[in-house]
Formats: sequence, C-alpha cells, structure tokens
Amino acid sequence: MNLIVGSAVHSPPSSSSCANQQYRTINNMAQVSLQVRTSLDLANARFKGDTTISYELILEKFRSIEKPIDKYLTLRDLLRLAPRVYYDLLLKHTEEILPYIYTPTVGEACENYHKLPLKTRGMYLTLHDKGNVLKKLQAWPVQDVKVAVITDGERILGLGDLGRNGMGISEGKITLYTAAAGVNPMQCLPICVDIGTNNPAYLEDPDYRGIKAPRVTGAEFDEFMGEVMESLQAWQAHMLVQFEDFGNNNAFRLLDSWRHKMCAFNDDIQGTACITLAGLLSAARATGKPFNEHRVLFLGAGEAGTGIGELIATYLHLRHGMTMEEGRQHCFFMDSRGLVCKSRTNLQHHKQPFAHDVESCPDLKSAIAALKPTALVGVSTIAKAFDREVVEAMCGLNDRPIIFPLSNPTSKSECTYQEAYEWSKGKVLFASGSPFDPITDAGVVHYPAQANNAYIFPAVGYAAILAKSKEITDEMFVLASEELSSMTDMEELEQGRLFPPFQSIRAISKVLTARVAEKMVDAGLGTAPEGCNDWESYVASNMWNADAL
Ligand SMILES: NC(=O)C1=CN([C@@H]2O[C@H](COP(=O)(O)OP(=O)(O)OC[C@H]3O[C@@H](n4cnc5c(N)ncnc54)[C@H](OP(=O)(O)O)[C@@H]3O)[C@@H](O)[C@H]2O)C=CC1
Ligand SMILES: CC(=O)C(=O)O
Ligand SMILES: [Mg+2]
Repeated sequence: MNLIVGSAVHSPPSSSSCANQQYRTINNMAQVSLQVRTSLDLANARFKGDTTISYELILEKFRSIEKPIDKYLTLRDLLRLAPRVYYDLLLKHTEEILPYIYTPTVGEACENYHKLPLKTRGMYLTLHDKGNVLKKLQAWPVQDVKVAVITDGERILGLGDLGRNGMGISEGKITLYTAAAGVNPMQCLPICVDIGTNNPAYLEDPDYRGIKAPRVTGAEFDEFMGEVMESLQAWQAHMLVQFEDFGNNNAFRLLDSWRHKMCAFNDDIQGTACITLAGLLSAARATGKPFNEHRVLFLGAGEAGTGIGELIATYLHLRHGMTMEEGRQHCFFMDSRGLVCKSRTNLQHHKQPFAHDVESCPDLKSAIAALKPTALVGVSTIAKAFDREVVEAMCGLNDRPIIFPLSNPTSKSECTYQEAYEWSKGKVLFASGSPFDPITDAGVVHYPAQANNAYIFPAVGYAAILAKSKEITDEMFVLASEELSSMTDMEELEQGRLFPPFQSIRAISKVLTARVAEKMVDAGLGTAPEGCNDWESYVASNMWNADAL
C-alpha cells in the first residue's frame, strides 16, 4: 500500500515525539515567552483597532512553535494574559488547537505539572481543608459557578496516579465547556482534590507540591469527598459536577453515591460510554448489520469499558426491547487476568454483570476466535495491544471490522490509525481516543474518527446547566449518542468520519444541548428557562464567545 499519512495544514503531535523530552531550558523559556509577548503585542494592537495587524500573524506565531508542550504553555500564557486572543484562537481553530490543550499534550503537561511554569485558576481542596471546605468555597473570588470538573488525580488518562498534578486534566476539560459548548468561562471551576498520592517518584521528588503521603482510602476518602460534595451543593443553588479521572476503586462508588442527589456525572464512565455508543451506532450503519446483531469485545474492564457496556445494554433495552441482561450479553470483557467470565472469582463489582457463562480465554486472540466479535474496543492503557494478528483476526470474521483503540494519550493507544488501516487493507471502521492524522490512499483521503468524551460532556453538561436538571439519567446519554450518530451520512462514513469534524463542535453542541435539555424538561428533571420557546435558538443565543470579553 502506498499511503500518505498526515494533513497538509498542521500536524497534531504524537506523544512518542514528545516523550522523555528534557524540559525547557531557560533559553527556551525566554524564547517561548518572547513568542507569547509578540503574539500579545500583535493581539493588543489588533483589538485596539490597528487593522494592519492580521489575526493570521498571531496564528502563524503559534504554528511556528515546535514542541507540543511549548504550544501548551504558550496557550496557557495567552489564557492568563490575553484571554480574548486565547478564546479567539480556540474557537476559530478548535480542531487544530485541541491536541495542545487536551489529549495528548495535556498528559505530558500533567506528568510534569509541578515542574512547569504554570499558574492555575483552579481550586485545590486538600485533606488540610477538612471541616472548612464550604468556607473555602465561600471565600473564592468567583461566586457564580455553574460547573466544576473535579479530579483526585488517581488515574490521569492512561498515565496512572499523578496526584495533585491532576489539576491539568480538570483545567483541560473545563476549557472545553467553553470552547465546545459556550459555557461562560467565569462560571467554570476546575478542582483538584489532594488526598495524597501513591506515585513513588512524586513522593520522593522535592519539587512535587502535593501531600507526600499515601492516598487515603475507604471511609476516610468517603468522608472527605462527602464534605466536598455537600459543600458544593450548599454553595450554589444549582451546579453541575463532573467527576474526572478518579481511580476505579472509588469512581463507581462516588458516582452511585451522588448521581441521584445532585447533578453529578462521571465523564470516564458515562461521557465515554456516550461517545463510544455514538461511534458504534455510526459504524454499525456502515457495516449494514443491525446494531442488535453486533457483539463487542473490550480489552479493559474498568470505568470506560464497563461504562460503555452498560450504556450499550441500556440502548438495547430502550430501543430494541431487550432486558438489561440480554443487552449485556452483547458485551464481553478482557481484563489483566483474561476473559471476564462466570468461573472467575473475586471479580470487582463493576465487572460482575458481564461475567457471562462462557469458557475462559487467556488472551485477546483466543477470545476473538471464541467469541467472534464484530467490534473491538481498547480501554486497557496497553499500547500496541492490537497488533497485526489481532487486526487480521478481526478481518477474518468481518468484512468491515470495527476497531476502536480508545486509550489515551497517544502513547497508550492500542494501535495507530495507520496500523489499523494497513493491516485491514483499508476495511477498518476506526475511532481512537487521541487524534491521528488522516491517510491518503490512491488519492482518496480517509479520516480517523476521534471517539473522545470531549464531543459529549460539554453539550450534555450545558443542557443540565440550562435546564437546571436535578440529575443526568442514562436515557440522556443514549439520546445524545443517537443525535450525534445521526449527524453523519453514508458518504461521510465511507471517508471514515464516524462523527462530524470537531472543528464544527459548536454547531454539534448546539443541537445536542438543545435536544438533551428539552428531554430533561419533558422527563420532569428540569425546567425551561424564562424566554425559552425554542431550545435551539435559546442555546445559540446563550453560547459565550470571545466578543464578550
Ligand atoms: N476516548 C475516551 O474518551 C476515553 C478514553 N479513556 C481511556 O481508557 C483507558 C482506560 O481508562 P479506565 O477504564 O478509566 O481505566 P481503569 O483503570 O478503570 O481500567 C483499565 C482496565 O484495563 C485493564 N488492563 C490493564 N492491563 C491490561 C492488560 N494487559 N490486558 C487487558 N486488560 C488490561 C485493567 O484490568 P484489571 O481490571 O484487571 O486491573 C482494567 O480493567 C485510559 O487510557 C483512558 O485514557 C478513558 C475515558 C475516556
Ligand atoms: C478522555 C478521558 O476522559 C480520559 O482519557 O480519561
Ligand atoms: Mg478522563
């Protein structure tokens, strides 16, 4: 195959190229700072009405910065020093900028957060705040907060326990509420809860600024998180809380404790499920096989995996009349110990509903041979786990195999787009968690889909904010999946586009927000705001943009 990989416009970073980089020298820092300053001068002149300074020049400066992490830092400087330029860039060039504020670069930023010259506008809540969390919230300079993204840093992307450095992920996600859905940035609060870390390198690193003690667990964790959640509830009349990148020993329990008491959801469990169901619905259309005849094999049975499995079952229950148990029979899971099946003992709670009555399989290849899946979903954090043999085995079973390596960042992806495309001879229906470049094959461009919860949480979250919804039910996520999937036609599916391009995320979010908010009101969970006669126009006129600054 004679493939051309890459886009002519810009190259999203690959994590391998930024892995193990030495961090910026003083020289390098000065250079980046200079670049920012130049951008600022240009930007300020522009906003003071100097029409000789072009917007393109600012963008050109940004594009000339080589290392992804330096682009990340430059954007952070812009956000702090010239927010209007930052949001202008972000809103006009969302798809290009996204990899530098989000995955994969945010992963590198989090790993090294304590060594980077960063000032956060987020809030740290630490064990030392015990008993005083509400007071701390009430003393915060911004008092009208509509959404908080909160992490304890235990499972940042597929990178493990990054402790207090997890603030970077809350910041990245919160930015997307504004960029993707139009939530006023002043009403968005990133929070990092510091309850210790089990990361041995950080515990010994003199520069690490978090609590240098093992994480608190069990009742102590629940007590502190209970205080945090009750305080947030007491602080604002209505507030959306997004749980992000908690470890799976706490994430499911935390979600179950709070999802019906306030408007709280877990992005890794529910947001990921929503985007993946949307991708699977689109891919199923491309195969021509009805969705209820598909069988999904997951590598990884954690938050993302079993969250997706539950939403698939919910979809099959709501739309195909199956029981939840019958729906779950369409999903099979491999974890680090092999196939999740009935004969396994001591299974974690979230895996138990998927412990089907099948023979155990020690590895992925034997599971593919035994279960004959139509779709393979990677949520394992194991880079390269989908090798040539795995892809070829999927091709042996399916004309159009569905292969979604969803692990983030790029360095953890179960395979690349190029690998899946080549090994499947172009037959694959592909979506990854982090972005890959398009491929040109015989003059035809094929696009990898990015199945990332970033398509979903800003819109579903904004719907909950606008409708002041009491909670976000699974039905809302099913609806959002269907709506998003319906936005691509067969011609786009043939090009590999399982979703519309992220560049049009504001238009996508407008529709998703409107549909979900309307449904929340119909379901009696929320109320239509005053003056809202038509949800789409209401959402459109309530999307914040940089002109507001
Ligand atoms: N694209 C997207 O939008 C999203 C992507 N993700 C990505 O998905 C990945 C997983 O996240 P999450 O589910 O929350 O993490 P969890 O820690 O909850 O789950 C990870 C799972 O992978 C399994 N696993 C680990 N090693 C292996 C192995 N060698 N073979 C098979 N399975 C293995 C673990 O097994 P065991 O249970 O035995 O420990 C566990 O079941 C991350 O990289 C994350 O970035 C997550 C959310 C959204
Ligand atoms: C995308 C995301 O939420 C994750 O990888 O954890
Ligand atoms: Mg996450």
